Formats: sequence, C-alpha cells, structure tokens
Amino acid sequence: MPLTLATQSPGEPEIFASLQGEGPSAGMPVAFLRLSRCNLACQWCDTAYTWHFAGDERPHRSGETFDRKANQLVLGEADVASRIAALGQGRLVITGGEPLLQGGALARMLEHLPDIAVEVETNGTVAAPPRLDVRIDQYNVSPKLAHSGNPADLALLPERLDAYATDPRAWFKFVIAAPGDVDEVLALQARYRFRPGRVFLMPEGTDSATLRARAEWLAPLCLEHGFRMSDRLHIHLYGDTRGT
Ligand SMILES: C[S@@+](CC[C@H](N)C(=O)[O-])C[C@H]1O[C@@H](n2cnc3c(N)ncnc32)[C@H](O)[C@@H]1O
Ligand SMILES: Nc1nc2[nH]cc(C(=O)O)c2c(=O)[nH]1
Ligand code: SF4
Ligand SMILES: [Mg+2]
Repeated sequence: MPLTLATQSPGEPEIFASLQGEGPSAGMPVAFLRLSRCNLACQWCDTAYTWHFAGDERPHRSGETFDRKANQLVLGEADVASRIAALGQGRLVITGGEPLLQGGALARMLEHLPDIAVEVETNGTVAAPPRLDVRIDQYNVSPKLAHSGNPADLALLPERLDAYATDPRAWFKFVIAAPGDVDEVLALQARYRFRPGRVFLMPEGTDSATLRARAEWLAPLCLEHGFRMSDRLHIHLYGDTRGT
C-alpha cells in the first residue's frame, strides 16, 4: 500500500533532515517524513497545503486553497524508506497533515527501517494500528482547542485523550494564541489528569516576532501552572519554509 506524501515543491516529497523544532526532543537532529491529508482543519495550520485543496470550503486564515496535484505525491513504502535511510539519521519524526490516517502503510514502511527511533506528531484523534503502535517511541500529541476552529466533538475525543494520558510515550503540546486558551488546557488537565511535566504550551505563530510576543505572556502562565513551554526552533532558523 503506497503512502501519500506532502511535497516540498511539485514532484519533490517532503522528506528532509532538520533539528526537531518542538516539544521534548527539540534540538535533536532527525529525519522528517511529512504525509499529506488531515481529518481536521485548523484555521491557523502552517501546513494547509496538506489538506486545504481547491473546493474545501472550511476556512483557513491564508484565504487560499492549494492544488492537490502539486502538493501530493504517492510513493511506495520501500521508496519512502530508502529516501529516509539516505538522510543518515537515527531518529524519524513522522508528521503531516495527520500522519496516523495512513497508519497501515506507515507500519509496512517502517519494516524497512528496523533500527530507527520513531516520533509521531499527531492531533490526537486517530489511533495508530497495533503494528504501527509497536514501533512508536514517542507521541507528540497536539489536541486542538476551540481557537483552532475545529468542533470539539471532532478534535477532542475522550477515548483517544484517555489512551494518550495513560501512555508513557505520550507528550502533550497545546497551541496557545491567547491567555484564555490556557483555561481550556486546565480543564482538559482536570479531566484527563495528564502526567506532571508532560504538558507543553506552544505559542501559535509562523514568524519569530509573533512567537516572541506570545511567549512573553505565556511564560508566567507556564510558571503559574507547571506547564513546560515549547518554542518553534525551525521558525526562528528558517521562517515558515517547507522542508525545514
Ligand atoms: C502541522 S501539525 C502536523 C501534525 C498533526 N496534524 C498535529 O496537528 O499535531 C504539526 C505541529 O504544528 C503545530 N502547528 C500547526 N500550525 C501551527 C501554528 N500556526 N502555530 C503553532 N503551531 C502550529 C500543530 O499543533 C502540531 O503540533
Ligand atoms: N524542524 C521542524 N520541527 C518540527 N516539529 C514538528 C514539526 C511538524 O510540522 O510536525 C516540525 C517541522 O515542520 N520542522
Ligand atoms: S490537525 Fe495538524 S495538520 Fe491538521 S489542520 Fe490542524 S495543525 Fe494542520
Ligand atoms: Mg511544522
């Protein structure tokens, strides 16, 4: 079963080496695999080219829709695995779009990469099939709050959040655009009892100035509530650029 990938440019799959820019592994040299398609539609998504195709009526702040043909590429599992291996990294971050929509094909692709450590960036709404789950070393779970524009009954699924809250491999990373968003995190914390030290708050933004401005008022809230803060290292280094 092939994989549907995002593209860095038409015909070029978004498979690249960079420093992990977010979460508990931030700063680590890793390989990235970005898949296309998503089951949600965050209005500030910085990878709308993976789901906001022509005809998709759901709002996105860019106001633009993307040509599906130019932004998707279908590749066989062995081909994807060899491109990842060629990057020479010991750790792979699988992201998207929502990568767990292609869990079966990912499991088969990883059979070609038996020794690589695997991190998944996920919106927390889709379960990895058992044959993929057994290969995952770390889940970076980013449940979407109201400011994303997704209905809560699509974005915050109790059985999935409960499963991740009790999974020692899972870390949580909430995107925060306004101080009031932290109240939503506190309500989720009260309901799901995320393990202490496992919750990151990350400013919403795709440029350094925005990230800095939000981090300035977010820092005292992290201190007050015992949350960790995640920056977005790649944005400071490369801006909002595909393949970085
Ligand atoms: C593009 S998503 C792909 C993986 C998965 N769909 C998810 O949302 O976790 C990767 C990460 O970027 C975050 N993200 C996307 N757009 C962002 C923005 N404008 N500001 C801050 N974080 C953003 C997501 O919350 C997620 O943690
Ligand atoms: N360098 C870098 N780090 C990242 N961490 C999570 C990312 C993502 O898009 O999932 C990402 C990304 O796009 N680039
Ligand atoms: S869930 Fe992730 S990929 Fe999907 S729209 Fe939201 S941020 Fe973008
Ligand atoms: Mg990114």
